[in-house]
Amino acid sequence: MATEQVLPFSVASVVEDVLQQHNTRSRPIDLASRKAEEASLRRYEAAEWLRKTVGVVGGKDLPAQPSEEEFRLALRSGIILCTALNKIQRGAISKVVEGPCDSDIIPDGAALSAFQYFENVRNFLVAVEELGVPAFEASDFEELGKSARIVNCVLALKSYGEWKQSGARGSWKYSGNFKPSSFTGKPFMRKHPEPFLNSFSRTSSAGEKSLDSEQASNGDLVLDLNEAGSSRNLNILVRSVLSDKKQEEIPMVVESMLTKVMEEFERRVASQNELMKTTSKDMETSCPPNKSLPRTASADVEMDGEFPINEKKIEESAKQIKEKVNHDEESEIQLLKQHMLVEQQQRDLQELKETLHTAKAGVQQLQMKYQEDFSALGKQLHGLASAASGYQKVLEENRKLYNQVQGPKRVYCRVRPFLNGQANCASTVDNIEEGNISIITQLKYGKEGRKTFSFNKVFSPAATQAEVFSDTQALIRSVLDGYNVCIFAYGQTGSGKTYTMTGPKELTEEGLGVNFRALSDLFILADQRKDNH
Ligand SMILES: Nc1ncnc2c1ncn2[C@@H]1O[C@H](COP(=O)(O)OP(=O)(O)OP(=O)(O)O)[C@@H](O)[C@H]1O
Repeated sequence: MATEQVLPFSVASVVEDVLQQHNTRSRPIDLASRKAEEASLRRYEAAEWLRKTVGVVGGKDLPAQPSEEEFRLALRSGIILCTALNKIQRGAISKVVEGPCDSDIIPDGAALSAFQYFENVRNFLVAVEELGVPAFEASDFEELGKSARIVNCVLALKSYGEWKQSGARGSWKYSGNFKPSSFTGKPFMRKHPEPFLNSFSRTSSAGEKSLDSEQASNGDLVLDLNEAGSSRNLNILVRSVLSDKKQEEIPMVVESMLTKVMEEFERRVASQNELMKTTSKDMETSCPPNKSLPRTASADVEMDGEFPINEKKIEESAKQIKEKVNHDEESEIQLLKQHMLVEQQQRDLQELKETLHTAKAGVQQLQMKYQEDFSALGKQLHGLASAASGYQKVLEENRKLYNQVQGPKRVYCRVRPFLNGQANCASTVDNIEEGNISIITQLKYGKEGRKTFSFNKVFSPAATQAEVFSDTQALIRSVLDGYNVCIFAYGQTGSGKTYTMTGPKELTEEGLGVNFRALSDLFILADQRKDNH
């Protein structure tokens, strides 16, 4: 991990500082002016080649010796670049959006024409990449863009064109300042303009930061593109210092320079370590461990070269990251548990709903069953009420019979008619009147006397068996209600007791006596009451 913690480090800047501090016998060097002069010369060269390639009309917007801004403005439409590329590589760009006059026609022409320019630039960058020519970024056309990369691309294109004109012998190689491998910008795709637009929409400073961060993340120790041609500048610097030296002085001067460079390197590395320590402490207190790593915190420090970051710091950072990851995992587990708990509760709730639904259905069934039972019970009660009504009638009748039974003993008197052969006999019965009977008696001294006897009822000799039974029938029915009833006949021999209770010797229906009639009536009565009990 320590080997990955490598940050860009500008060798040229160190050497420059050393040379400026060296103060040898050489004359003072104006590096900035040398850089600007060289950049201007390269830009003029690129402009001249473009004007020559696209012609006077095509290159009318591009001065022969343009300033950096004039150079960018002239090329940003992509028309000159695409035209030049098509000149040296026919059909490299199939369609070139010509003329900014479109913006005069279309109301929203500014944005649309800009988009058309992007198409040109995008197609150009794709084409040059396919040729193996070092490209640049669309944002280099902006005010703070790196026009040196555009110049480098044009000069590379020029070199490519010259190579083709000379017969394309061997393989073409460009030995310009910018190495294709060092270009870390994203390659353009012909069919998808979105990355291109995103790239263009970035500001120059943002683009630089992105570039630097990509370099840092790739872990490559590359020359910083912010100092375009730094190796070239370094070469110029060294040559300038050594130009006025004698051959025998050069080794000594070089040795001295190297010593100074090493010292400067060591000093910068030491200060860098200090800065990283401070930054790490700040990160621990202010930044979440998983969102800002030590390498990104120090990424704004310009470095050129490789050195391992303090392993202790790295271990601490790794520990923090691990703790954060563990914390995140625990949070995720907690979240997962909560999610599972919620799902379980939802399932329980659903089960409760189903149970409630089942219970409701059961209650409804019970209600229906109860209604049916109540209905059946009502019918039974109605039957009972009817039965009770019948029972009341019977009870009323029984009450009546009971009242009758509760009265005094009944005594009846039946007078037997004369039997055959007794027609001439005189009757002693003088008169029968309801419950009274008068008897003629023989008094002393030959005088007739009369005696009257009272009974519950007196049956005359004409009374039938049915008439005698009718007065005893109610008493006999009390037997079925649990009352004891006794009927017996009393009288002298031959007075008709057997006849009354049983009947004559030759029984007929009319001659049936009380016993037969009573039993028959009781059986009939029992059959009638059978339905009510
Ligand atoms: N009401 C009547 N109508 C017609 N015949 C009757 C009547 N009562 C009795 N007799 C007749 O009188 C006769 C005597 O009657 P019954 O035998 O019933 O008398 P009894 O009181 O039973 O005599 P005993 O005490 O000797 O047995 C019988 O021949 C009977 O048929």
